Amino acid sequence: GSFSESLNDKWNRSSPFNFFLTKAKGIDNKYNANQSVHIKEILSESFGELVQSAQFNYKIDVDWLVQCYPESFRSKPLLIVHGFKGREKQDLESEAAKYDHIGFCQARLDIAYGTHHSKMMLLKYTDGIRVVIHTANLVHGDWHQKTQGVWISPLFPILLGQGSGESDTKFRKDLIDYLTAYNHPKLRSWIEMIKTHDFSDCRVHLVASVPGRHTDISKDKWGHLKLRKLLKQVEPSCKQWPIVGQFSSIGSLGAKSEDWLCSEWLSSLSTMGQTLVEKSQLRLVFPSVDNVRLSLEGYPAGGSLPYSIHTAKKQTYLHSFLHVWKSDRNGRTQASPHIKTYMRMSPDGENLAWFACTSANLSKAAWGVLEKKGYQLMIRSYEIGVLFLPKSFSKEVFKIKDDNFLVPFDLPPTPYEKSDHPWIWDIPHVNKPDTHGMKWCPN
Ligand SMILES: O=C(O)c1cnc2c(S(=O)(=O)O)cccc2c1O
Repeated sequence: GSFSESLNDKWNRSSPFNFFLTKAKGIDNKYNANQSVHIKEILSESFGELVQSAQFNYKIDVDWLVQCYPESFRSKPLLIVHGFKGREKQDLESEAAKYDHIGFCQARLDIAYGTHHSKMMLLKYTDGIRVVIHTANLVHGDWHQKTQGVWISPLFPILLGQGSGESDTKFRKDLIDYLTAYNHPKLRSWIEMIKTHDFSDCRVHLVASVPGRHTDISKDKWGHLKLRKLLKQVEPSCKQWPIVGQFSSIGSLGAKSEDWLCSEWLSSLSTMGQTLVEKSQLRLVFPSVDNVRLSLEGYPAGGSLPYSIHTAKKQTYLHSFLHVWKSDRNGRTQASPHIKTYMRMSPDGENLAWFACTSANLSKAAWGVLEKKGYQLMIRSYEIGVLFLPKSFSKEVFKIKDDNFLVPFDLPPTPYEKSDHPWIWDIPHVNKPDTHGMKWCPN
């Protein structure tokens, strides 16, 4: 029908970047057209005859997920990869007991406070494999009125003949290394399958994190050191360009900005050979209280922005870096962000030196922190994202307008007003009512 063709047409029109935002209910529908997708579209029959799939995520509503697949695909083997233990693991497995096509893979989390944040779909069709890397939990609310990022790969065909099956970005090898790091028998068949497919059309790089204390040659395979390695390929002409980080949660970053944020982490993101970049060139986008209050969801949007008062009060220096969530260009200023993106933009916001969309928030747990005088990179969580480098698209920079490059929010970002405060989810917000006339009183 027209619905299904529009999906394939939509994907073709989104080439070569194939980056989308999730549809949002309640915004002008002209903004839910071309570069917007919904999970039911991604899983629809128009994208191919599904044989089996794997869903990597954090929050998973099994019943809701099953009904996102078309009826005809609801018996195809589905592997759910998560990080839950104990009671939460039991609850998840009992939710799925009535479905005999669903299996589970519990990711090891051996370092405290780590989570399985990664959000990825591996879709095996009769004629190939598709990879989807995104930022949305597998629950209704994450696909309803928020701004989320979704990268949808080309259909990677079965490898025929003598081609390597690898692309210049080494995406297939990096994906195999990522899946291998789980060291789980249930992922072995997916790894073998990926090895038999031709990923040579893949134009993005993989930037992922796996828990561990990574040293030697593994040190720059993950987290911000992987990003640092990849960004050495960036045009040096962009060295004065600001770095923009945008995320939906913030970890404990240290008492001073020089402890991690503006030293180790910023050095990675500003890499192009030399390191140093002025603090003024770091712009962080995180929703203000009013962004949440005036969002489509109202204060409940803040339930997905878990920045705690305990952490916030230790790092008030962060406030000077903060910018509001504003996405008039995509009609999504009121669609609260759960997407996470990092980029280097020209001062006028018209061009990008690189762009990344990932599950990783602004935290040491996600990006890693150097220990033992830089001998090891300690990462607590699983994260996964994609990096767009201009050279992979035969460009020097991304010209946002001319290249029709989808940027999730307005550039340059707008600094907080003096009266703006970062959203904090575990304190009351009662001065002004939200879009639904409600207040926020966490217990
Ligand atoms: O998308 C995720 O992976 C993710 C992870 N954690 C969350 C938490 S919490 O577990 O940190 O309390 C609270 C609210 C939303 C969350 C979320 O959206």
